[in-house]
Parts: sequence; C-alpha cells; structure tokens
Amino acid sequence: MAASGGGYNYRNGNQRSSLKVDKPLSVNSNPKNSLKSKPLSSSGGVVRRNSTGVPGRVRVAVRLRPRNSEELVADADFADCVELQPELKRLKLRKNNWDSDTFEFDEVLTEFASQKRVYEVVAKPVVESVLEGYNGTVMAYGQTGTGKTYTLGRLGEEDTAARGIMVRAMEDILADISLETDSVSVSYLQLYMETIQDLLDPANDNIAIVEDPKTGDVSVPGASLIEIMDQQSFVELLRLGEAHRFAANTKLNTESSRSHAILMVHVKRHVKGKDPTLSSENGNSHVVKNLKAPIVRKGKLVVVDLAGSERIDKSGSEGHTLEEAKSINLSLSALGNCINALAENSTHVPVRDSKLTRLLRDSFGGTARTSLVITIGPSPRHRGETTSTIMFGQRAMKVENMVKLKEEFDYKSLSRSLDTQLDKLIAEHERQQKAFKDEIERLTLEAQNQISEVEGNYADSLEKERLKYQKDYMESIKKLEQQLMMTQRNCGSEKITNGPKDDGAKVTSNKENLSAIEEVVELKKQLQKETNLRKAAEEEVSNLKNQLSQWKRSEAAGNAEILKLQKMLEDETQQKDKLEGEIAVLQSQLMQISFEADETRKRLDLNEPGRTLGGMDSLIDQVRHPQQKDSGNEEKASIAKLFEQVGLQKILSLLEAEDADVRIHAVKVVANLAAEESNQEKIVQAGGLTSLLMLLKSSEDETIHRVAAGAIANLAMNESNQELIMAQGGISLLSMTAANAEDPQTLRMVAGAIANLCGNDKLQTKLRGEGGIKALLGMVRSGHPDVLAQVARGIANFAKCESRASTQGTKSGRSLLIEDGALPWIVQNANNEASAIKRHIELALCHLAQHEVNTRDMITGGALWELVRISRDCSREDIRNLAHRTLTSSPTFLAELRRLRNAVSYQTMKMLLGPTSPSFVPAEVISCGGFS
Ligand SMILES: Nc1ncnc2c1ncn2[C@@H]1O[C@H](COP(=O)(O)OP(=O)(O)OP(=O)(O)O)[C@@H](O)[C@H]1O
Repeated sequence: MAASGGGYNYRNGNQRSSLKVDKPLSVNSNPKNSLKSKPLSSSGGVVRRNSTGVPGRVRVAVRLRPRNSEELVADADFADCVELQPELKRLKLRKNNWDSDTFEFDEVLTEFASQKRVYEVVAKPVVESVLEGYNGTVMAYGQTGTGKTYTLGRLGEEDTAARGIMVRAMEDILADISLETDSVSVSYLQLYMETIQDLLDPANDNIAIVEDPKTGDVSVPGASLIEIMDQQSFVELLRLGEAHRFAANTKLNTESSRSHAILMVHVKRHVKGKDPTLSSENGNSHVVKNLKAPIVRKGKLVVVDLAGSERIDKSGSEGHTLEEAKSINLSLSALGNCINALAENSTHVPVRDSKLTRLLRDSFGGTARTSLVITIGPSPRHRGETTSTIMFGQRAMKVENMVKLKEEFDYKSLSRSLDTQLDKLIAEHERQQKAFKDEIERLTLEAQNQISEVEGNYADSLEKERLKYQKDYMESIKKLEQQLMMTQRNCGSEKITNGPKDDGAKVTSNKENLSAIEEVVELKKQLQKETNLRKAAEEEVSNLKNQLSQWKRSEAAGNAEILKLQKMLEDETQQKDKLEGEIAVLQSQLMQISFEADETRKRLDLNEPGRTLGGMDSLIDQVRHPQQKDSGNEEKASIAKLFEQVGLQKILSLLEAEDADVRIHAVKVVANLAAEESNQEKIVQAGGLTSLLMLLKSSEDETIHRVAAGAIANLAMNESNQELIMAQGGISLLSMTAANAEDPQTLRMVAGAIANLCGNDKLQTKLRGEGGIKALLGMVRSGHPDVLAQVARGIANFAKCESRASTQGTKSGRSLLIEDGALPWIVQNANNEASAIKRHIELALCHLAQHEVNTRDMITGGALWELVRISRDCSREDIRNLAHRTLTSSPTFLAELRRLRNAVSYQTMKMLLGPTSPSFVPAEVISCGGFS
C-alpha cells in the first residue's frame, strides 16, 4: 500500500496565503518538535488569524508499546508485526515474511520513546496553543492494553520520568500563567455506556452536553469545575478521578479502562493592556481617558483517553461486560464514521450518532488544534487490530480543522473596574462633604464662643468701671459738700458772735480765709484728679469698644470663611453632578462599544467579506432594511439595557453636551435606539426628534449631520412622526444639510429621510412648497448609487401619492415633479444599471404616465420610449403590465405612437436609433400589441 496522508512534515495543512492578516498564530521555536504548529504563510511570514480561523490538520503520531512479559514468551519465535522507521516517519506493517505495507505518520515513536519525548512531540504544541487562547485536543486511540492510559494518564509519582501527558501539560500551564491575573480550572469526566459522569463527583452521573450553535463550542456546564492553584492539587484530582473510573479485567488488559475519560482544562488569561482609567485634570475635572475593555483569551485543552478498541471475541467479554464492549465499539465506530466523512469532505458528518462524537465535535472538523496518538502493540497475533488502528490514524490525518483564537472583550471586568472607580469617587466625595460640614460647624462655634466671651468681658469691665467711677465721684462730691458746709458754717458764726473786730481779730480772720482758700485749692486738685480718672475710664471704655469692633470684624471674616466653604461645597456638588453625567456617557459608550462589538462579531461570524461594520454602519443598514432590525436578540438586549441603565432623558440631554465627542457619541446612541421601532415613540415624546432636528441646524460636524439624519430617517418611517418633522421645519433643515453635505453617506441619510416624507399623501404640497423635491434633485450631484437609489425612491413615493390624489380628484394640473424639473433626470436614469434606482424610476414613470396632464411633457421629454421599454423589458410583471396598460389607455400616447409609425418606417428608425439604443422601439411595439 502506498504511503498516504504523510509527507506534510507537520505543516499546518494547506497553505492559504490569502488569509486576512490580523494576528499571529502560535509560533514555536524548537525545530525538533515536529508536531508543533508552523507558520502558514508561504512567503515565510507569520500565520495570521481571521474570524473563521486558519486551517490546521489533525496531527497523528503512532506509538509502539514494548513487548510485555506474556508477549516476550508467547511471541518469542515471531517477529513484531510492525517495523518502525522513525527517521523517515514511517511504519511498515508486515503482511507476511516477504510483503509489507508502509504508512507515514506525523511522528513515529518507537518502544524506546521516553514519556518526555512523547509529551513534547504530541502534546506540547497543543498546550502552547491553548496558552495562546486556542482550543486544543490531545487524544489517544488504540487497542486495549497498548498504552493509552500509560501515555496520557500516568501520574509518575514514584518515577518522575514516567509522568504522562496530563501531568506534564498542567506543569507547563502553571509555569506559564500568572495566578494573579489568569486562572486555570479543570473538569474530569467519563463517558460510560452513553452516560456522562463527573469523575470528581461521581453522584453527578447524567451530565448534559451543550453545544453553542453559533460558535460550535461544546461544553458540559453540569460538571464540577475545580480551580487549580498548584500541581499537587491537580495530581490529587487526577488520582481521585482515576479511582472512580470504570475498569475491568479483560483478556487483553487486567486494568482495562471501560470508559472514555475526558479531562477538560480551561485556561483564562488576561491580555496585557491598559485598564480603563478615570484621570483627574485641572485638579477637579474627571475625564474618561481610556475606555478599552480588557481582552481575555480562553483556551481549552481536552485530553481524551479513549476506551480500548478491540474485537469483542478478543476481549473475552460476556454479559454486562459484553454490553460495555458493544457500547465502546459503538461510540468508537461513530467516531471513525465522522473521521471518514471529514476525511472525504462529505457534506454530512454524523456527529449526533454518539455522545463521544458530540463531545469531540470541536476536535475533529472544528476550531481546535488536535493531536492524536495512536497506540499499537507489537504482537503479530493482533495484526488485525493493529491494522485497523493504523487505518484510523491515517484517515484522521486527512481531517482539517479551522483553528480559531478564542478571544473576547471582557466587558464585565471593564464594567466592574468602572463601578469600583465610581464607588471610590462617590465615597471620597462623601468624605469631603462631611469634612467640610464639620469644619464649618467648628469655625462657627469657635467664632460664637469668642464673640460671647468678648462681649461678656466688655460688659463686666464696663460695669465695674462705671460703678467705681460713680462711687469715687459720689465720695468726692460728698467730701466737697461737707467741706463747703463746714467753711460756710465757720464764717457765719464768726460774723454773728464777734460783730466788728479789731485788727488782731482781722488778722485771725484773714488766716482762716487763707486756710479756706487752701482747702478750695486742695478740692480743685481733687476735682482735677477725679476728672483725670474719669478720662482714663472713658479711654478704657473706648479701648473696649475698639476691641469689640475688632471681634466683630473677625466674626465677619469667620462668616466669609463659612461662605467660602459653602461655595466649595456647592462646587463639589456640581462636580458630583458632572461626574454622574460622565458616568452616564461612560455607560452609554460602553453600551455602544458592546453594541458595535456584537455587530462586528455577528458580521465576522457570518463570514461576510468587506470591512467590519460599526454601530453607524449597522444604523445605515437598518435605515435601508428596517425589517432586519429584529434579527439580533443581543442587539435588542443592548438597547433595552441602555434605556435601563442610562435613561433616555440623560442620553438626549447629552445631545447638547459641550464636548463634541460626547455629542457625537450621544447622537450615535440615539440613532441606534431610533432604529428600533419600539423606541421611536419614546424618543419623539421625550423631545428627541426636536433635538435631532436642532442638531442639523446648530452643529457643523458632518458626522453629527450624518448620524442625526439617519435617526430622523428612521423616525420618518412612522406617519405621525412625518407630520411632526414637517411641522418643525424638517424639510428646510434637511434641505440645508443636503446642500452643505459632501459625504455620500450623509446625503444618503438625508435623501432617505426626505424619501420617507415623500410617501405621505397629506404632506405633498407642503413638502414641495418647502423645497423638498428640489433638495432631492440637488443630491443627484453626488452620483453615488446609494444616494441616487434614495432619490429615486423619494420620486417614486411622491409620484405614487400624486397619482392617488389625481385619481381621487383632490389634485389637478401637471405633476409637481415635472413642475420642479425632475423629468430629465427620471428619463436619464430609467434604465440605470443599478436595479434599486431603475426599479423606483420605472414605477415613478408609470405613475406619472397615468394622468393625461403629464403625457405631453413626457413625450417631449423622451419618457414615452422608456415607457415602451418598460412595457416590454421590465423584469417585474406588475410594472410591465402597468406600463402596457398606461400606454394603451392614453389617447395622447397612442396618437404619438401612431404618428411615429406613419412618419418613419421601422427600418429608418432602426437606422436612426440603432438596435442597441435603449430608446430603440422594436417595430412590433409600434405596429401591433394593441398600440395601433
Ligand atoms: N510505552 C510503554 N512502556 C512500558 N509499559 C507500557 C507502555 N505502554 C503501556 N505499557 C504497559 O502496558 C499495560 C497496558 O497499558 P495501558 O493500561 O496504558 O493500556 P490502555 O491502552 O490504556 O488499555 P485499555 O484501553 O484497556 O485501558 C500497562 O501495564 C502499562 O504499564
């Protein structure tokens, strides 16, 4: 047999250099490890991922078990049934002494291969991928007793060299991650007789498999998930699981595993990057600097120790054991069938035939990097089993997976971190507020105490001084009065008793007078002293008065301090309000990012070509295809959440925010909300429509114009909103925006909004009167097909309403479209190659043609030929028939066609116009078919 499936030398499957360049896939440095992934790019560059992943073929290694003691004796005279050529990565399966088949594998491991080498070539590349955020599977398949459990599950506690893949994989994982930021957790299950049991909690024995229809990810949420903090606890878990695993003594293996064991290792890593921060600028203004959700990569390693494949007669199974063997064989053959189907690129892969294949859905044909080790024994007695194992491995080598990075934005942690920061700021604000209040109270109290103390002191001193002065004064007066009385008394008695005196007596009297004068002088001195005392007391009083006014001044200063503190408190309150506003913006930004990420993810999941759609593009899409807006439950949830968390009023108030970024952001959010029909009424009621119209007027930013016009276009789908838009001068605002805009997408939004208004019967005259049709026609200058399609739609809507009004008799006279000069553009674009434009124009022409008042202009404007063409060539039967009916029922058209038939012969016309001219009218149209 020719070598098959080999020769890739461990390349990652087909080379596809056309992959979108995005991010490198894992690149391994050790060239010896041939099972490691290698760069895909043919130009020698690195492999990049895209949304659908990169192709990665299942790697297959074959491992030969050494002869066991029984085989050493029983097969002593026979050669091994296989011969290995590891350097050529070949295995020869002996058919007989002279003939053998050769097979190539990704790696050929002889009976001497160490456990370390087996780990490095089979599992290490997969483990490295898992650490980088990919899913990976390592699986062992082979006949009972050939060493699957030995390869995968040996704990190697006595002999570290014997450690199997599970133990070594966890060692590498723990060494690579940081338990501070990353986490690793495991589930350990067994699939026994089509039932999944938790090996870490055996009572839990009916675990369901859950498949994510979008990503194809398989999970078992019912299984215990144990976080691993160190190697020892992991080994304990393996030991615990192993103890619960079903094992039986079969003919081939005394410790034969009768179940498939599945170890799932979930590795969650945070990709290093900036955390969102609120920074402080100018001391008190909090500005959102970084609003970037951290990225988490979630890799999952699945290690599968399959139950042994053997023929029932060989395993010597009976009774229950026979049932076990049947169940094992059933699941293994289901796995084989899936691998066959995948290897042959069959459209149907029978994944649902067994739980094993459902569990391994991601490992074969899915997004995981998969490495399979097939184990074989040397004994010629089991050549048949060995052959079928080898064939299984060969087919598995043909299976191609699309290896995909499992990376997502960690919105939860972003939200958590913002919440924490918000909480900190709120707490800090509260603390400051309390400190201010306390300080104000303390200062007020202190000032009051000081004032009352000074007042008390002053009153006391004043009273004391007053009393003292009063007392001194009274005493002095009393003394003076007494002295005066005494003097007077002395003088009087002398006069009465002595009569006229002699000279001696006169001398005595003069002496007495002298002493009285002295006394008076003395009294005067005393009076002077008293006067001085009084002066001093008065000075003291004025001093005290000064002191009092000083205290009053400091009281006023204290009051000013209090006012200052109150002002600071007010500032803080304003700051808090501002902060709350910023939080609202932040939350809306978060929702917007989440919304955009969902959109992007959806688009990527759909594998649509072209650029990634953001929220605005999604809005544009919704304007074009409003029926799609119910498609995403996640989107609805985001919008509902936005309403809930931020509140419509808050969002609308942000439309007038000072910061231009905030305004742009808010208008995007409103536009997204307006795309949802259920929100439209709320938006209009809350004044959103008015705000959006005002933005057209007040803002000079083109993005704002574009998004606001998009939102208005969405709101204009509703009849009552159409009247409101008109009532609020919407047409002139939209016309003004149309006149100034250059971006085709802005024009498209404005044209879309006017086109919606054109479809309202009641608004026809007003719309035209305010320049709506002229504005529409003005936008054709852009030449962009999307803009032209909206213009054509508006014209078709307008023509339809006009036609209805003419039929009902509420309108007379020529079409306002013709009045406003739309006919040349209509004729020119009636056969436009863009079907959206052509379809609308054809409809508009049919509507115009239904009324005799328009027919003359249509004939002179060249529209008749287009009508004839539509009646023959239009792909839509209803329009074709309408055109035909119109032509055959209009006397003017019929007369013109007849005139033409008479005027020029068919041959002449053909010659004049040429057979390929769009205006060329075939002879049969003029001469027959009801036109004659
Ligand atoms: N490479 C090897 N070197 C030495 N001994 C080995 C090797 N492979 C397997 N053995 C021994 O062979 C016996 C069977 O191995 P093991 O139980 O791993 O087989 P198995 O394929 O898991 O069997 P089953 O499918 O029945 O569970 C064990 O005693 C094991 O120690």
